[in-house]
Amino acid sequence: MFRRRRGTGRATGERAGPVTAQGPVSDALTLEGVGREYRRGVVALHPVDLAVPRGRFLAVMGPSGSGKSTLLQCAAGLDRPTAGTVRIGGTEVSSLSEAALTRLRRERVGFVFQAHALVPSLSVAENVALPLLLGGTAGTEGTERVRQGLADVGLGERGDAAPSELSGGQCQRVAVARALVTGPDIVFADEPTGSLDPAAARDVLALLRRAVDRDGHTVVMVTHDPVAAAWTDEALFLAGGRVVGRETRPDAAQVGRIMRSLGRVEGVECDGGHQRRGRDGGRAA
Ligand SMILES: Nc1ncnc2c1ncn2[C@@H]1O[C@H](COP(=O)(O)OP(=O)(O)OP(=O)(O)O)[C@@H](O)[C@H]1O
Repeated sequence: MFRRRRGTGRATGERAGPVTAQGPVSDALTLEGVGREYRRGVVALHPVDLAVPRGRFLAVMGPSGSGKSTLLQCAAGLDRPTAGTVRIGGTEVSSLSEAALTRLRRERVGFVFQAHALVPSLSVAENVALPLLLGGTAGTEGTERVRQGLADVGLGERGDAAPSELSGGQCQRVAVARALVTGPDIVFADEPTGSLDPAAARDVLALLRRAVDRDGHTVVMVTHDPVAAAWTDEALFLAGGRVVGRETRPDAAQVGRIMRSLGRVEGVECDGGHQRRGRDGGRAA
């Protein structure tokens, strides 16, 4: 359970995963023909194919109602798609029993939501430890994980505090530590900066970026914000429940143009070839 991966150092945009003696390591996330239809023929998501390699930071963008949350929920095993298959770290999610799915979500998936959803009656450290305790794994190694996780998000001295004693940005940093503590195959973040001021948003995005670059984590983030998308390796654009564009190494200005165009047309062409500015350039939230 306590896997700590180092960053792959791969150039973004490179498709192949790392190779072992047994062959290529599976992608962190694979969707094959994944669709979601509600009753009365409401199609929230038309069949989507998507592979997210390990060590990738992906933004999912699109206008309101375009299917972003539906895609994220199906991909994360929070909702069952009505078509297609989802694999997380090579495990086919669609065929798991509810109990096995719950265990997979707890042990192999991290979540960061717009509202941090910390348990108010637990301390900051207990909140971070929660996924470990629920998974039946605590002890010395768990304690060290929590300590390291809080130090990583700059809150090493605040483990005994109550969530109510922290700012919104600090709470969201705790939520990031909690999402990473099990060493998950993938972290899903749904508008993680949507409730934060620009400085706090920048802190959270920098933590997610570092989790990918330094520790080889994989992050899929739904966002409306072009500035947030500019922290990622690739942005996927949805409109009307379909994938209508992808942009590698997105920058905020280009993403803003694409988002504006999506307000007017159903399809969009992305150049994908422009150079992203440096890690800090154009990323100030
Ligand atoms: N439970 C449901 N029953 C019926 N239709 C639904 C349900 N949930 C979502 N939808 C519809 O599916 C479509 C996609 O919704 P979804 O929430 O995935 O969009 P979104 O891009 O995340 O929107 P937003 O940015 O506003 O959160 C919308 O038309 C929505 O009305």
